[in-house]
Amino acid sequence: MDPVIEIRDLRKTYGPKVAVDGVSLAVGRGEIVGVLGPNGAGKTTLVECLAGVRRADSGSVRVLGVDPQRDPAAVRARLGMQLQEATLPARLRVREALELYAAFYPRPADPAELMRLLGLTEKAGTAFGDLSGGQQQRLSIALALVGDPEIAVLDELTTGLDPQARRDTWGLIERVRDRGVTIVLVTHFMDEAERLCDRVVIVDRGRIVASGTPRGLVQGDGDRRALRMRLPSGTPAEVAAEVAALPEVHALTRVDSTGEIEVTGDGHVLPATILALSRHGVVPDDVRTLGRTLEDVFVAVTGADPSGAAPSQPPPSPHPGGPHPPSSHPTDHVEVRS
Ligand SMILES: Nc1ncnc2c1ncn2[C@@H]1O[C@H](COP(=O)(O)OP(=O)(O)OP(=O)(O)O)[C@@H](O)[C@H]1O
Repeated sequence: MDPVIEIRDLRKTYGPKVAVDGVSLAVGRGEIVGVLGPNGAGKTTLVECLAGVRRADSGSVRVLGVDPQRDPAAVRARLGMQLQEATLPARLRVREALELYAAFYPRPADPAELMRLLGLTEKAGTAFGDLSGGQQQRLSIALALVGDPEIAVLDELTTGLDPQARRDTWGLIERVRDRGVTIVLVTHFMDEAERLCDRVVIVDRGRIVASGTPRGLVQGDGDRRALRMRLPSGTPAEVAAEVAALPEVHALTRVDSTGEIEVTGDGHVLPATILALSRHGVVPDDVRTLGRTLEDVFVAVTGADPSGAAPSQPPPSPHPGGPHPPSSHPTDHVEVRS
């Protein structure tokens, strides 16, 4: 990997509150890396430190080889940031905002092109205060990209957007990535992470508790399977006990709501279970394997409900950032720390 962002053992406290507690993370050129986590996990603080808008207590950050604490201006010229809660003057019009921000950069993107990409052309003359929440959101993304950054940090990218606008925004982000921009995406939405991210890190209480590709995280160690099935009524308890004792089986539980049994185990748990049952002439019904989702992983490692973690509507807002490009590729490597 050719890292464009390297964070080592970063720590940030607010008084007694430890917001970021020893995070290390490397992001390769052209990757889309998702930062997931419950409310208050430290995601925003982490990306603010990497963008140079917040000073860490200890640890090191390098963005394109530059220390954002020492030289925030150099980083901001090459990194575009969409912040969660910034806002613009209510009377500033869309085109004016883009042109104003573009003026900060040596090689800005074309504001007209950005308005087109983000569906804001018809709103060019509309004041910020008269835009809908979704339009303000899209403007905040446009402002993050106006410096033609090499890295874009997007915090709550699609919060407040309707389903169609979310999908349009995802398409836009993919096009931005295709131009070589490295993207760090803070999100509460598992579907967004699965759709867009090459790699995700799940942050909880200031620490990275899991990281990997969405697919790798969902597959876990690749050797764990879960099945559900219905045993015929009257199946002797000893049969279930025999299944539970198989070396391929880790656990057998009864699902009270459905009357089924759930069997977890290694990669051979399905044939081993069926074979053991058949030795007793027991033929199970409705046998199915259970797939894990990213949401399951999130709940397992944080104990939080991702939907509950999603913030309520009010739209985020903009801030400038700087520009740029390229690409590397994630591995399927997964780490889950407890
Ligand atoms: N300026 C601040 N002063 C004091 N405490 C703060 C400040 N900013 C954040 N915190 C606290 O630090 C912790 C981490 O906050 P942060 O905003 O980084 O988390 P987050 O994961 O981005 O949360 P959310 O998903 O709700 O935006 C939280 O407990 C928060 O209350």
